[in-house]
Amino acid sequence: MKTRVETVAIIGLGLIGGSLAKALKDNGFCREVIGYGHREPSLRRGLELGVIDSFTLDLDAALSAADIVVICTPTLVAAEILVDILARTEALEQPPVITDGASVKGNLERAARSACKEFPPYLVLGHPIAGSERSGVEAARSDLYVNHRVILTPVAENSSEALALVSDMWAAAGATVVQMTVARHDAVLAATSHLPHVLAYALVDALAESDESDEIFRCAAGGFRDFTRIASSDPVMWRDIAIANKAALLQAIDQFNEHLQQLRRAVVEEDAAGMHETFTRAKQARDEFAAILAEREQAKTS
Ligand SMILES: NC(=O)c1ccc[n+]([C@@H]2O[C@H](COP(=O)([O-])OP(=O)(O)OC[C@H]3O[C@@H](n4cnc5c(N)ncnc54)[C@H](O)[C@@H]3O)[C@@H](O)[C@H]2O)c1
Ligand SMILES: O=C(O)C(=O)C[C@]1(C(=O)O)C=C[C@@H](O)C=C1
Repeated sequence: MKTRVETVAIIGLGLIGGSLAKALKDNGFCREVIGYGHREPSLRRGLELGVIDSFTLDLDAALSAADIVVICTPTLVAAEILVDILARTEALEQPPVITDGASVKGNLERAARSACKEFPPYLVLGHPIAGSERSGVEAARSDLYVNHRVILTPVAENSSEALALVSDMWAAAGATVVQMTVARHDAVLAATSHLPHVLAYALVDALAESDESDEIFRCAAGGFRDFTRIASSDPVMWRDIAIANKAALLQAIDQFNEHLQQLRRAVVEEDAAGMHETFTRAKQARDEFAAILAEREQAKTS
């Protein structure tokens, strides 16, 4: 691939930032990837692992060196850092393009709008729909984004050049880039990602608190494992997401609760036909999703 920019700065070198850094270095999108963070050991580890080319603890140094700055910290920290970065770049004649990988977009858009007189044209918010229950730079993988979607949530004020550059960056990491409004993104992700994590945490926590928890976990097998893998995810990350996407998450929880109550009634009434209908509908939808996953895996290996 033809090198598109000189330098990309990753703010927060964990699973998401480290995986992007690795992918961009591997495919030659940029000449250099710089890591910035608040803790030297994980940046040093990133350097040892070859995830980044250099690191700095000085935010201004990272901003002045970078053509693209990608904020990859937990969601609430991302809003604080974004405001700080905008204060340092707003007056620059040629600010770097700024983007992010955080799981919620509404809080970042609001933070940018209240920090600046006008929404900065060079800020393009985004979210890779790929990840895992693991975190930290050690978990970074250069193929994490291959054949996964990245949702960009451009606003009217965005410059087309900044949007194109951020799209190219994610495409270079192997992702399929799509666009959505901020509100649509936050509603869709509340349903498909934030609600399942809340349910997995709630189920594991409820069972762990029970008097028979030892026996329950000893008797659990594949079904429990598959349903609850994501309850091993980082609690800080998910606390931040639940706060940042509060309104959409509450709506998703309430809608789910209605469905659960319907199913509860069907169990109470031994409504065999109703249950069969629900389970058949869900199985069909899950089988279709499994086919999409299989296609994605095949594309990764071919
Ligand atoms: N893990 C996933 O599956 C996934 C998927 C898509 C998006 N995301 C989003 O991406 C972001 C990063 O997630 P992750 O899984 O890479 O987390 P992570 O814990 O692996 O990495 C976060 C990094 O941010 C750094 N950090 C924390 N506070 C900081 C601060 N004040 N200043 C500078 N650096 C700081 C940490 O040291 C760490 O290196 C989150 O916003 C998350 O919601 C995660
Ligand atoms: O695969 C996982 O373990 C994930 O949790 C990834 C996952 C999700 O699918 O919910 C988690 C958070 C994101 O913002 C995007 C992707």
